[in-house]
Amino acid sequence: MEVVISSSAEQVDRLAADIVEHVVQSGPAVLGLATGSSPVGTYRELSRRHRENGLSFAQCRAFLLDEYIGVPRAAEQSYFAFIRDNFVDHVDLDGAAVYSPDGEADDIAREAQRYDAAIAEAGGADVQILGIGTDGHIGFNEPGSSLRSRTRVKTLTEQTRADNARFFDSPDEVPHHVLTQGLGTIGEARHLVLIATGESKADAVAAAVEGPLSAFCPASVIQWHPHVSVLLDDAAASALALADYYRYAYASKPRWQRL
Ligand SMILES: N[C@@H]1[C@@H](O)[C@H](O)[C@@H](COP(=O)(O)O)O[C@@H]1O
Repeated sequence: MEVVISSSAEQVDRLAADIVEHVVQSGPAVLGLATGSSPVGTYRELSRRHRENGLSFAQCRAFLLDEYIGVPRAAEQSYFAFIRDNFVDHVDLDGAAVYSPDGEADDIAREAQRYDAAIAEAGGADVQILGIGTDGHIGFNEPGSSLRSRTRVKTLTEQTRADNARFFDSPDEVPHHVLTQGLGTIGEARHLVLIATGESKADAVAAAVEGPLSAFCPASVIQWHPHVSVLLDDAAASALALADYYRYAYASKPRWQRL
């Protein structure tokens, strides 16, 4: 695992965009996309590179991490709409090649299995962007999630519902249930890129990076993965015991090893 601490959120966005650009330029790529505010700057930077430098996503396919159950795709609160509005509409990624779990499927359990299988059939994600919840969730894998779980229904904690209430007209409208890729599913992506900025994420980041590997902090599952980049600003890194070491290790990293 590589922990990179930047002095600004914009630098975090550029580093994440560098990783995605590298993957996209290496051939037809399968991108794992996260929603939430953490990766929005990365999507903005990738859109800029598309516009100004011709970075093309035309050969890519993309899979979302999760979706609310019962929120229609047409609604602006759906993650389907979020990724369209914040990324897909700004680049040349084919909308038909962007997949998300259908939170309105008649048979939700079957939809979960279908979605998991579709990711595997596509060969798995080459790079998976991740945010982190204040309770340590990734995707919507709340505390207690099996470290080998597959795509399935989860019940949101009250903390997560409160954190996400800003996207809804009233806190009561935040769904209680979601479909999310499991921790096992996410772990099959070839490169995990976890993005966190701001002090509100500091404790969750410290638990994920330096705490025990535990279902209590689902994001700690990244410790089990062979290729992880954790991209933080100073505030999100402020509770890390080894912050000085991570800074030194990155600053002294040979140029040829940069990605
Ligand atoms: N399901 C999403 C996660 O994928 C995201 O990482 C998290 C943090 O969101 P934010 O980046 O807005 O803090 O929120 C939601 O719960």
